[in-house]
Amino acid sequence: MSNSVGAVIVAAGRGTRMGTAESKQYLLLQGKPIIVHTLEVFQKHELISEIVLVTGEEDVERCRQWVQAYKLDKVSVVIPGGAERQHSVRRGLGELTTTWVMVHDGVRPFVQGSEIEACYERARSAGASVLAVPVKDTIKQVDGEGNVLSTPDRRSLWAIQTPQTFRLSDLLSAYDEAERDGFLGTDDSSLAERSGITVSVVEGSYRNIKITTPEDLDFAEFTERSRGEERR
Ligand SMILES: Nc1ccn([C@@H]2O[C@H](COP(=O)(O)OP(=O)(O)OP(=O)(O)O)[C@@H](O)[C@H]2O)c(=O)n1
Ligand SMILES: C[C@](O)(CO)[C@H](O)COP(=O)(O)O
Repeated sequence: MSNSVGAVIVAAGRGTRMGTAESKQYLLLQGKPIIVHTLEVFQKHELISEIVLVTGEEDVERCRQWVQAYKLDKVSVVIPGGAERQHSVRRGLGELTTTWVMVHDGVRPFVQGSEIEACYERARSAGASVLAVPVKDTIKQVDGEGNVLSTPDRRSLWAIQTPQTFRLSDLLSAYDEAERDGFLGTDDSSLAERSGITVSVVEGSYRNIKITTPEDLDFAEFTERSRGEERR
């Protein structure tokens, strides 16, 4: 099992920016919960041998039922997450036994199988990888008063997505180090970077959005409907 690949899918967030009563990962997209769409991509991928699903404590039971109902038999365990994404990922990592881990947001249902493969191949050759897209807008650093501080060169700016792929042992060490130092990052790569791991960027697609705010749902509905039509 020296090159086995597992996935930690995190879905324990509250979706405050979405503002819906139901957490965004459980909203229906073409009749199916968003989290199920995401899990199905990893379930179908031949590289992935095991999936750990991290959800809100109160959602563990219904997620287990969906795992059964949608025949997601690579999901080995459904566990409750923590207060921040980083805590949820850490709990998920503790359940995996594979050599490699891909950490993925439960609210990124449009990741492609080919992207999963490219991320894994890059991690094997470079040590670790993140899926990303070049930023399209001009980005400015702005101070607390709303005044522009600087305009970084866009050619070096990428919007980082998931999956983020690492050797499990490397990522566990990076997580331990972050905990020791009280560091809280918004993605897994930032923890790996600070512990000296080289992370390589794999160019992905602008379609692999993180469903975060209400207008993202319009895009998601449109994209899923088009994919359904393509399949027919
Ligand atoms: N404590 C947390 C926070 C986030 N996540 C997961 O991390 C992913 C990316 O987070 P984000 O889009 O920020 O989700 P939320 O935290 O739910 O959103 P918000 O910040 O608007 O509350 C999501 O799949 C989310 O469920 C998690 O597992 N545990
Ligand atoms: C991991 C991530 O999706 C990469 O873009 C992102 O950093 C998650 O951040 P959020 O603050 O949880 O939205």
